Amino acid sequence: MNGKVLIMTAVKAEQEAVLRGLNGDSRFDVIVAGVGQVAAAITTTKALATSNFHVVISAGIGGGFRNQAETGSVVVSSEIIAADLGAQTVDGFSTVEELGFGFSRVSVDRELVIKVTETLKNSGMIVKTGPILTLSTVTGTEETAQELAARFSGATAEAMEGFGVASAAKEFHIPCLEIRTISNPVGPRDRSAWKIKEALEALEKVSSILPEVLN
Ligand SMILES: O=C(O)c1cccc(C(=O)CC[C@H]2O[C@@H](n3cnc4c(=O)[nH]cnc43)[C@H](O)[C@@H]2O)c1
Repeated sequence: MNGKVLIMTAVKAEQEAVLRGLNGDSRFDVIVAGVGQVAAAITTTKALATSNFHVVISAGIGGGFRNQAETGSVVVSSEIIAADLGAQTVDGFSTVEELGFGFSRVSVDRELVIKVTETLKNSGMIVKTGPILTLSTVTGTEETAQELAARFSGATAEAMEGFGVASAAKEFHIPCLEIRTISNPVGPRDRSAWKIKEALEALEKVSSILPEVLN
């Protein structure tokens, strides 16, 4: 395939985990996007404007929805959704699509999802596929977790950068994927429940496997 693989992470610790897993594979560029979808969109756009990539991945740690993705598992996006891009109304949340103001969902190539998911599963990792929500605020209550799960059927994980990365990739007509290693359950804020070190180790393992399927 023409072009390299671009992997965008939010923070340096995630970039370092991905680089350890890639072990110097020059077919991949790994860039720190910054936390949040605006920083991610800007940084991804700058990278895509300067080099030739055939796929873009938003990768990092994320929160897993109850009964969808346990802490320690890996989530591969079937769709990347800006979950708080819309309006609060007396009848509930209206998406920007419903408001007629644009898009809040980026689709992911189904074959790509299957290839990545199966390769990771074959390596022994616990892998789920489903919509990954992008939020500007980390969910911190059970009420919000339940509201998001009800609003977005099958919501599997949440993070803060995916839609920004995916929107930039969409602008350049490049396939995009989000991969999250689950560091915590989505719900009541409990810092002690965050397994960041373990999630970074899983991110390193995921990254060591990607060259098999994304070269
Ligand atoms: O609330 C805290 O005490 C806290 C502790 C550690 C990290 C945070 C973050 O805000 C990390 C945000 C960062 O990590 C991704 N991430 C990981 N889990 C989640 C989540 O459940 N919901 C949203 N984002 C999550 C995110 O993509 C950011 O890059 C807070």
